[in-house]
Formats: sequence, C-alpha cells, structure tokens
Amino acid sequence: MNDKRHDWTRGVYAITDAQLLPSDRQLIEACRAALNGGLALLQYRDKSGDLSHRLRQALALAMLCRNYSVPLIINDDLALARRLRDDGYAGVGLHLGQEDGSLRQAREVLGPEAIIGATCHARLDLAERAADEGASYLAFGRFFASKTKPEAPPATLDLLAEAARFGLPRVAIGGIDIDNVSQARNAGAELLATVHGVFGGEDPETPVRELNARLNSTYS
Ligand SMILES: Cc1ncc(COP(=O)(O)OP(=O)(O)O)c(N)n1
Ligand SMILES: Cc1ncsc1CCOP(=O)(O)O
Ligand SMILES: [Mg+2]
Repeated sequence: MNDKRHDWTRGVYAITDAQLLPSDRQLIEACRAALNGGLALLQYRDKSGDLSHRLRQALALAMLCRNYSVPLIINDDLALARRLRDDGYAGVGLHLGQEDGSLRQAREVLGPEAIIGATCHARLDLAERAADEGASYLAFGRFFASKTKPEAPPATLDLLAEAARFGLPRVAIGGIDIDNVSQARNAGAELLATVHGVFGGEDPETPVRELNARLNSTYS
C-alpha cells in the first residue's frame, strides 16, 4: 500500500461478480469507473475455479488499484493474495469466509500489514474468534435481500452496534444500495459492501458517487 493518506476503513466496498462482468475488458472498465467514483476497498470475487483466469484478472486489478492507492482484496484465495504481494502489490489483502481456511494461518502467511477480512454472518461469536485470530475487519450480513447470494443467512441491523466492542471496522453486506445504505451506516457499519449496488447497472461510477454522497457527511 503506497499511499498512507487513503483511509480504507470507511466508505464504499465494491465486490466484483463474473456474471455481471464476464470479460476481462468489462471487469477492468467497470472497476476503473467504480474507482473513479471513490472506493474504500475493491474485492475480486471469482468462483470459476480456473486459476490462470483468476491470476490474469487479479494481476490486472492489482495494477489498476495501485494507481488509485486503493487496496485490492482477494476473495477466498490465500495463495493468490500471497503471490500478488510477493510480486510487489503491497496493498493486496484477503477476505475469508467460514469455509475458506484459517484466518490465523492467513495472518502468518501475509504478515501484519495485510488487510484480512472475515465473514461473520449474524454471529458475534464468529466475530470474536476472527478478531482474536487477527482480522482487519468484520463483515456482517446479509441485511437485505441479495441478488448475488439470496441464500446467505439473514442478520438484523442491531448486530452492528453490538459488534462495536471488537474495535474493528464493521462491514455491512447483502443487498446494500442507495435506498438502504444510510440505514446500514446509521446502524454502525463503517464499510458498506455491495455487488449489485455498484456493478448491477451500466455505469458503476455514478452509484459509487451517490453512495459516497450519502455516507461522507456521516463520518466525523
Ligand atoms: C466483504 C465481504 N463480506 C462477506 C463475503 C462473503 O464471503 P463468504 O461467506 O466466504 O462467501 P463467498 O463470497 O466466498 O461466496 C465477502 N465475499 N466479502
Ligand atoms: C458475498 C455476499 N455475502 C453475503 S451477501 C453477499 C452478496 C452481496 O451481493 P449484493 O450486494 O448483490 O447483495
Ligand atoms: Mg468465501
């Protein structure tokens, strides 16, 4: 991470989706537009299982994010995050769900500076364990109906206030869009993560700017 001024702990956290962005060109152009709108974090989320495809796309996104001083978060894949950091992309981090391996081990592999996020669903016990194992942020949700993961377990917004005790940035995820982003923010989320809220339309820059307009005045 080469720009100490970028505060990744608050704002819009966009997550890519291969169904919405099927080609390399669509992925890069959409992420460039979203970054122009002002992202706190960008996550590359690929479920193809094609490791060469994943490496090619992740390298392109790591180059792009470095130009904007925005950390790129790799979903699921510790080896890929490690490869990118070893290749000089110091801002690259990792997001781990409950089925994606040990956060403690990921912290040992990636070192103390890497951003490593954890899925906590609607459970404070998972948040406590993740915090103990070295998580950089805690993700809760889904709070609203999700087009991307309708099957994700539901959570209620009061959970976010309870999660303040861990002293880590709180991420809200699941159906986050311009109509409910203020609700999630006012409930305590510092980071607002979304797939369709940013990449579901034609031009990602506009929704990111609109989300930021709702959020910026709420941070002291
Ligand atoms: C910021 C953020 N929060 C939650 C998730 C979900 O992770 P996970 O439960 O591992 O599910 P998949 O996204 O891997 O299908 C996330 N990716 N990012
Ligand atoms: C990855 C993930 N984890 C819980 S909900 C979700 C999907 C978020 O996508 P959307 O913002 O389109 O609901
Ligand atoms: Mg996962």
